[in-house]
Amino acid sequence: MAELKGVTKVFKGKKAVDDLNFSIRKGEITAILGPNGAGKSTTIKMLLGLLEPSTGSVRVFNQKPKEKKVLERIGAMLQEVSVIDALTVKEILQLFRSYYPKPLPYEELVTITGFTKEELKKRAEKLSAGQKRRLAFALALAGDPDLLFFDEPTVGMDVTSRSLFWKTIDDLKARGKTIIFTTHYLQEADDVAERIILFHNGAVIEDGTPAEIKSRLTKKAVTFKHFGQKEAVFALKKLPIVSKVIANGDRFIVETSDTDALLRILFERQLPVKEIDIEQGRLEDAFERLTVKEEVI
Ligand SMILES: Nc1ncnc2c1ncn2[C@@H]1O[C@H](COP(=O)(O)OP(=O)(O)OP(=O)(O)O)[C@@H](O)[C@H]1O
Repeated sequence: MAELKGVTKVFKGKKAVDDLNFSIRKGEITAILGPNGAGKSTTIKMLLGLLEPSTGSVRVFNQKPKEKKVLERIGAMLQEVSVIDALTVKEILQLFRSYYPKPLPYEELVTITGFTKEELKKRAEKLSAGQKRRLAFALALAGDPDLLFFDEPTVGMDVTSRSLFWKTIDDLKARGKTIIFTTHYLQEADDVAERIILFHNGAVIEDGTPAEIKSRLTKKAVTFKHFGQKEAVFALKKLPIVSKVIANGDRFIVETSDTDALLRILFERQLPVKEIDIEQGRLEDAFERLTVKEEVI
């Protein structure tokens, strides 16, 4: 569906993304994750033909992303939505449908996005932030696209709208659509994505299923606050079951192959610890490990 080969994008002499190589397979739900400034939006903009790569090639449906034939088969929901404020939701939906050769039937579009009769009559300028997100979602679907991009789609949505949104994404997948999204809510990526591409400093550092990434990047760990000399905590590193001791602010993270045995040792040694947590490997932890400044001994 889409392919990047050796793609680099330079802004003012600085590389925003560097040598990207990956492809997106049909029918897959892919999450693109990474901390702020990692290069996610730049990558999506290149896939949408909004930015040209400095070097390398970006192909969508085996063509240049800017081709009309490609754009007609793509739907995108980006962070900023600009629509004509004076038009009603209904008018905007119909206008957008008219841009495409085979748009989604109007009734279907309304059903999928859940607009009520009252909402359809509202002018765009009068919509709440959540309703605007829903309108952006509807516009992404207007052309009945094969490939959909969602840039942080659930920002500003309440819990109900969020779960409704993901339910709809599931339905779209069942219809054979290919979906790429970015999010800062890692739990969403873990729950929804079949594949995660993890960006850091403009490069892809992990690519796999959520389960693969968690098992590669996370270790079992016991974390706690400690009120004594920190040397006593770092001494745990000498145990064969401990692989790493990390100080992260006022908490310590002790990575271990055996959390039960480590807990027994903590109590035997009577270390002054509080607020103990046992981590069994979450995507959140995998992500944090990459972005948190670590003091490792
Ligand atoms: N138009 C631009 N001009 C100059 N630098 C840019 C431009 N767009 C992005 N950058 C830089 O490129 C890098 C990657 O930015 P990008 O927006 O792709 O990151 P991101 O992963 O989408 O971040 P976020 O999670 O904050 O949206 C950053 O260092 C950013 O400052």
